[in-house]
Amino acid sequence: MPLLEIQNLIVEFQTASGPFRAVDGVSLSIDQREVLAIVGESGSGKSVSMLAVMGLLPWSAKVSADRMTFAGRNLLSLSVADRRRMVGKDMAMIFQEPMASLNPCFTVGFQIEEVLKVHLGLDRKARRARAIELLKLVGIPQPEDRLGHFPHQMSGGQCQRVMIAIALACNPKLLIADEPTTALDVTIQKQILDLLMRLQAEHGMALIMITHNMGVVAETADRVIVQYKGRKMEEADVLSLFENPKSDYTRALLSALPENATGDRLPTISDFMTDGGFRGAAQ
Ligand SMILES: Nc1ncnc2c1ncn2[C@@H]1O[C@H](COP(=O)(O)OP(=O)(O)OP(=O)(O)O)[C@@H](O)[C@H]1O
Repeated sequence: MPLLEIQNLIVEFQTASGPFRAVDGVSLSIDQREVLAIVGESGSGKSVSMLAVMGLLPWSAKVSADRMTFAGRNLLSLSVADRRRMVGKDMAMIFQEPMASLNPCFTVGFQIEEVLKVHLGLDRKARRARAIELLKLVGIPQPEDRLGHFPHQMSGGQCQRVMIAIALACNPKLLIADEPTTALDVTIQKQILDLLMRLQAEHGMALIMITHNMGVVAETADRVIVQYKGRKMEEADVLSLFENPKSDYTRALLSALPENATGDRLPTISDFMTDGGFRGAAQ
C-alpha cells in the first residue's frame, strides 16, 4: 500500500469572477522512502495540490477527490482534530520563504519546542534536549546559544535549516518540500538540498519535492510528475523523463533549460509550444 495515494484530486477556488480550478484531476502516489518530484512552471498547481493533502488551504478552496489516503487513513473524512494531530507530526511541509514561515516574534527554540510539546507532550527538559539535538542534526553550530535567537538574527539558509528541524521534530513519515531552496543564494541552495537528501536517507521518510528546477529534479528524485495548468502531463522515473520525455509540455520544459540556450536571449517554455503541442525548436 502506498504511503500517500491520491486519485483525481480537484481543487477549485471561489473567486470574484467565479470558480477557478487550480488542480484538475491529479492522481499520484508515493511509497515509503521514495523521493517524488512535482515539477512545472509557476501556477501549475503544485503547491495547491500538496496544501490540499496537508489540509492547509483557505476556506475559499473546495477540495474533492475519488481517493486521498495517508498511511491507510482517509484524508477526505478525517475530522479537523485528527487532521491537526497528523499534520506536523506524521506529515510535515517546508516552504520557499523560511523567514516568512518562522514566526518573527518567538525564538527559534520556542518554535521548535512548541511542536514537541503539542505533538509529543515532552516535558521542558526533554524538549530542550531534543531541540538541541535537532539543531545539531540540521548543521546549526552552537545550538545551545541558537535556541535563544530570533529568526531575524539568522541568515536565510539557517532559517531554512530551522524549518527543516521543526519539520523533522516528530520524525514524520512524509516530508513535503515546496521549493525549499528557491529563495536562497546559490551556494546555500546546494547545502540545503544535500542536507534534505541526507536526512531523507537517514530517516527513511518519503519526500515530495516541489520545484520548477530540473537540476533539482535530476539530483534528488526517483520519480517525477510534470504538472501544467493544474493537470498531470506526465509521470516517469527520473532517467526516462530526461532521456525520453513523452509529453509535449515536458519536452518544452527541458528545451527551455538555460543551458540549452542558443540565441541571444534565454528561451521560455512558450517558445517551444504551439496550441497544438511541441514546436520543436525555439523561434
Ligand atoms: N487562495 C487562492 N485563491 C485563488 N487562487 C489561488 C489561491 N491560491 C493559489 N491560487 C491559484 O492557483 C493556481 C496554482 O497555484 P500554485 O501555488 O499551486 O502554483 P505552483 O505550481 O505551486 O506555482 P509556484 O511555483 O508559483 O508556487 C495559481 O493560478 C494560483 O494563482
